[in-house]
Amino acid sequence: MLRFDDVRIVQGDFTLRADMAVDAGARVAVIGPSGSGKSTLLNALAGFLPLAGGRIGWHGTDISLAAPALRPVAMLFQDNNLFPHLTVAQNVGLGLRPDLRLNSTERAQVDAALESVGLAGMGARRPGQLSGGQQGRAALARVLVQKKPMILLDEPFAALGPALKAEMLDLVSRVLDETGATLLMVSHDPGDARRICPQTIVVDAGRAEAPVDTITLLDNPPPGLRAYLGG
Ligand SMILES: Nc1ncnc2c1ncn2[C@@H]1O[C@H](COP(=O)(O)OP(=O)(O)OP(=O)(O)O)[C@@H](O)[C@H]1O
Repeated sequence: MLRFDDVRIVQGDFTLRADMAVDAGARVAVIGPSGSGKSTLLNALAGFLPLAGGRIGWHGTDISLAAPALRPVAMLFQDNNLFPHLTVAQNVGLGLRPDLRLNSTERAQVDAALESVGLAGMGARRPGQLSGGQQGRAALARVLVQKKPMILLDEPFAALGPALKAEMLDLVSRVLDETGATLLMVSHDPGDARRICPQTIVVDAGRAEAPVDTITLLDNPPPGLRAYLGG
């Protein structure tokens, strides 16, 4: 279980609080108005932002002070963060070893990750030689190769067209079926939450609330969320 105990994260004059838990293996959408703190929550969990108070625990271990690379999380960013001068395989390999000195086992893991996202045989290309959707897959492969128990997606597929986005969401879902990893996914599209996240965390008014049932929430949203969803 992932626990946020009395967590407080401060960015300038903005403060986000979280006091809640997420079950291991849960698939949770993170939704809320722009600027409400969704990325702040994920960045603090990934270790890119320090806590101003409280603690984050994973299976009873306090991970609040652990370096990002040592946390049980892998994060996929909206811009994919692929390095244009490296090959696709090297970009994925960075998920295993920042110095890219991969042994044969690690190279096989990279190949397996590329295969799992439908990019088998494309490892020697540079990102510029891939389509937008294929670049998204490559970035996802770099997350998968790390085999972390929690996957954090921060509006990962916002730039893709509807069909490609649905395909990527279903790919994430299939990967989670295989790995059992826990998912936290920021999205502005409630349809994304309905598609692959049975639970949703609402971030609003300075708080990240405990996960609730996605369908129940979206079918009858509280007033603050209703305004944001435009319903
Ligand atoms: N580096 C920073 N310094 C000061 N304030 C910041 C910084 N980064 C973010 N903030 C503020 O923190 C708040 C939360 O930002 P955050 O990016 O987490 O929101 P979000 O819900 O992810 O928004 P969006 O949906 O627009 O991406 C915002 O009010 C923002 O202005």
